[in-house]
Amino acid sequence: MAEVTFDYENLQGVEGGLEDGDLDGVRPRLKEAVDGLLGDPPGFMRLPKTREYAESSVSLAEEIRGSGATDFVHVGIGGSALGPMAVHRALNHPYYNMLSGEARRGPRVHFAENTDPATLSAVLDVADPGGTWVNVVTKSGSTAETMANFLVIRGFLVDALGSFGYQGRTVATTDPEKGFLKEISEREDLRVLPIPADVGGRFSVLTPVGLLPAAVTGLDVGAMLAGAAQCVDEVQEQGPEHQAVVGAAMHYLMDTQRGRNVRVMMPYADSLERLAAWFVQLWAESLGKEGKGSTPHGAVGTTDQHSQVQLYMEGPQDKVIEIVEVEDHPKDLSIPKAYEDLEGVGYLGGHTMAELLNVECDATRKALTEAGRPNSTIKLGAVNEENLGYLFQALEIQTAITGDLYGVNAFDQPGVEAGKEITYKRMGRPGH
Ligand SMILES: O=P(O)(O)OC[C@H]1O[C@](O)(CO)[C@@H](O)[C@@H]1O
Repeated sequence: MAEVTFDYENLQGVEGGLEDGDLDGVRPRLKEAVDGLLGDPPGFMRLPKTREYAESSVSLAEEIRGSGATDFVHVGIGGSALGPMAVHRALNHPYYNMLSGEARRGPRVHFAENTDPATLSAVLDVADPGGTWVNVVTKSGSTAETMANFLVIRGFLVDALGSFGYQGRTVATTDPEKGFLKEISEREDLRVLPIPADVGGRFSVLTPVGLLPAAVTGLDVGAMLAGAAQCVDEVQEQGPEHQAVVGAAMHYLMDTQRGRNVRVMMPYADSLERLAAWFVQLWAESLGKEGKGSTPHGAVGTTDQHSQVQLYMEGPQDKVIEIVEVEDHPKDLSIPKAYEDLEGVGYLGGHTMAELLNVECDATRKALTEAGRPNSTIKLGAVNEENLGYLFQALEIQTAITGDLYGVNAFDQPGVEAGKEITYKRMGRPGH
C-alpha cells in the first residue's frame, strides 16, 4: 500500500488562510469536475491499470541491460524528460553513474534535454560509443531541441558503429500514429515504444516515457503503477472528498480568493528536487492560460531555509508553501558526539541526520503557521516506487481538476507555439 497523505490543516486554521464557507462555495463545482474526470477519463487516468506499457518497457530494458550496455542516453525535453529525471533522482543513488559493478543496476544514465552544447559534449565525453544506447523521446516527433540532440548523438553512434550498429542501439519513444520520429523509425527500422495519442507529455510519466528509463536502472515499475492505481481507486471511491481532489479546491481558492498565486513545492529530501521540477511543468503548462493560473516554484528543505524562507516568512503574502515530508529516509547517519563543551555544536551529537532534517521540516512548518503564512504538507512514508507512483497520479488528478475549476483546458499549451514558430523561421524550417 502506498503511504501518501495530504494535509491542508494549515491552509484553513491560519490568518490569511481559508474559512469553511470558502470550501463549501466550491463543492458543487468540485463534484462536477470529479464526475467529469471519472465519467469521461482523460488518457492519463487509465495508465496505472494498463499493463502493456510496463511489459514492453521492461522487456526492452532487459534487452538493453543484457546487451552489456554501458550508457543509456535519454533524449527529450519538458514532459518527455522531467518525469524520468524525477524518478531517477528520487529512486537511484545520487551518484549512480559513478557506481560500478553490482551496485549500479544498469548502464550509466544521461539526460540530453536542453540544447546547450556544453551538456551534450559532456555526455559524449563520457559515453562509450561501443556500449551506448539512445532513447529519443518526443510525443510530437519533431521538437527542435530533442531532434537536434538526437541528430548529434546519432552522428556519434554512426561514426563509431556504422549505420547498422546505430540502428540496433536506438529506441524511438513517440506517438505510434504520426510524426517525423515515427517516420524515421520506420525508415531506419528502429525499436519503437508508444506514447499514447491521448496522453500529453506532462501526464506521460507512467507510459514508456518514464517506464523504460526506470526499468533500465532496475526499478520496480509494477510497484510504481500499483501506487498510481491505488490513487485512482481511492478517487473513484471518495470522489470530491479525496485528499488530492480537496487540494485542487484549496489551491484554486488560495489563488482566486486569497490572492496567493505562487505555489511553492518544498520537499525536505534532496532526492525529490526533480519531482518539484516535474510538478512545476505540470502545474504551469496545464493551468497558465487566459490570464489564469498560479505560479509553481520548486525549493528544497533545508537548503532553501538559508536562501528563500526569509521571503516566505516576511515577503509578500502571495504564496502557499507546500512542504513534502518524508517519514523514513532511505539512509540515516548518526551524528557523533564531539565538542560537548561547546554549546553551539555539542547538542547535535547523539541525534541523527534524518532526525535533524525532519525536525527542521516541522520547525519551518510551525514558524510559517505562526507567522500567518498558509502552508500544506504532503507526507510520504518513504521515497519508493509505490509512493512516487501514487504521488504522480494524485498531482495529475489535482491539476486536471484545478483546470476545470479555473475553466481552462488543462491538456493543451497554445502559449508555447509563438516562440517555436519564430525559431523555425530563423532556423529555416520549410513552410514556416
Ligand atoms: O514530447 P515532445 O512533443 O517533444 O514535447 C516536449 C514538450 O514540449 C511541449 O510541447 C511544450 O513545452 C510540452 O508540452 C512537452 O512536454
